[in-house]
Amino acid sequence: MTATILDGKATAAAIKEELRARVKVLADRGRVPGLGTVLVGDDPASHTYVAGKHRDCAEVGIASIQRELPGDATQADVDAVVDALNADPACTGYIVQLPLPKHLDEQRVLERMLPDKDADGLHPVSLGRLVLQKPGALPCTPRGIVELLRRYDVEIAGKEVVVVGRGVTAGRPLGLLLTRRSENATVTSCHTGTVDLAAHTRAADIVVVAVGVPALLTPDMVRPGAAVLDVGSTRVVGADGKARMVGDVHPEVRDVAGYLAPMPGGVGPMTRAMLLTNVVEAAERA
Ligand SMILES: Nc1nc(=O)c2c([nH]1)NC[C@@H]1CN(c3ccc(C(=O)N[C@@H](CCC(=O)O)C(=O)O)cc3)C=[N+]21
Repeated sequence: MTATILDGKATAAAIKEELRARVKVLADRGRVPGLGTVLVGDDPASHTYVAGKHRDCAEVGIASIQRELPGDATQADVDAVVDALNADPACTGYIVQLPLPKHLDEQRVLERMLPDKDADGLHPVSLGRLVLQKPGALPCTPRGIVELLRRYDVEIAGKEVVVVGRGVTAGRPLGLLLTRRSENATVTSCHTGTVDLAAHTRAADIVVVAVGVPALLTPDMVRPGAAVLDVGSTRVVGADGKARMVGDVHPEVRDVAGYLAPMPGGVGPMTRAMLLTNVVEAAERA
């Protein structure tokens, strides 16, 4: 058996098509949504991601507001950019690209953002709203995972989902999303303190791996027919000396799983599509 690929790239393209129509309605009323990005330093991966987000914006008609600061920017420099975006009526929502350079206090920066301008769903108030089940921006990666499963009719309600990884951008909020009444999954959170990871993943209908350890999930750890979603991406340098990004799921899992969201081409493009969705929804609420 070979897994049905959960094609995040194609699904994100379809979502962007839908968003383009909604953006047009907003624009016709003189309310073009604007997405801001704050990028500090010159990490090449972060620059690539942010460039991708602005390309996405251009495709659906969202205005881009790009703010870049040098790697030695002070906390006050970053605060000033955050304050300006908070006050800018053209900016519907924005993100501060993470991670920030180590000398900056990431949490302090996030807390300075206006919660209603949080496009990422990573502001503490947004995360609190998620726990409380109040309307607000949802974290993009978890939302993208749920949306990808939905669009492929992979049943979530009543299923056993194992989430490997408890990070703030993916693993931890994914558990919160999947245990809402509207999703109704049974979720197990696995992490470095888990004694027998394989015992958990083998029992799962759906396995999401968001750890950042290449090939952590091997074929023997997957129940035949299960849905597997690869969220990890780690930069590795191959024997040819070339760098590439690899996921947390071993390539041979494809022969065991029923569904596979690969890396690249799975959850990553969905994360970006959900960022755009959060901005369009914020503009529609405004
Ligand atoms: N405030 C903040 N919000 C984020 O959402 C955020 C962040 N900081 N910091 C870094 C991580 C990483 N991240 C990715 C999103 C999409 C792909 C993606 O689309 N990847 C492609 C491959 C790369 C490509 O083709 O561009 C794929 O999986 O197919 C990757 C990584 C968002 N992040």
